Amino acid sequence: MRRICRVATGGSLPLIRGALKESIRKLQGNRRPPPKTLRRVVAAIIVRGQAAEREVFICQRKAEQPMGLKWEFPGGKIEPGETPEEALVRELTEELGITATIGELVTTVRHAYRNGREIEIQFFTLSRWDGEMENRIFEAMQWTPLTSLPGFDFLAADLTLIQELAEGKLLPQ
Ligand SMILES: Nc1nc2c([nH]c(=O)n2[C@@H]2O[C@H](COP(=O)(O)OP(=O)(O)OP(=O)(O)O)[C@@H](O)[C@H]2O)c(=O)[nH]1
Repeated sequence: MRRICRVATGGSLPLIRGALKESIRKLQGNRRPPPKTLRRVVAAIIVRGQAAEREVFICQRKAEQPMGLKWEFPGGKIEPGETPEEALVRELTEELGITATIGELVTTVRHAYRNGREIEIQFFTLSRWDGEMENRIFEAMQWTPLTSLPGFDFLAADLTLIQELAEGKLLPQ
């Protein structure tokens, strides 16, 4: 009897405790979502007109896309090896059929969507574009006054930006 007690306390208990801790650590590790890489995105704030007449170009995602029918600024993911500017030129040709000259970086936004995906979006103005805008992928697209932006159902990552644009911030007057 004495021998069993000595074995249980002095010998096996620390081993059992260690094994238990290891199992708990593994379980906790399994519950943590796997790390996902940051997706880098570029989008264009295309503006026309002056002062109170100023309008911005916005696009609505197709119903069947993730986050369907939400509004966004044209753009997309930066492919490996591209600069943000190169990616935006490519995306604007693919989506709208225009040849863009990229202007200033307006702002960079980081956002974690509920599915655990984190994105970083760089928003640029255009200093010019050539060609007529044609709808190649969207449900709808239109020019709208900056002050009307909060009336559209925008992607969550864009909400602070559209509020600031509507208040006349961020873009040079
Ligand atoms: N172009 C654009 N993308 C935006 C804006 N705001 C925002 O959260 N995004 C997100 O940034 C990503 C843009 O990449 P994309 O246009 O190539 O992506 P996608 O719709 O094909 O998504 P997918 O590749 O997950 O199917 C999307 O996940 C989109 O939801 C925005 O204003 N413009």
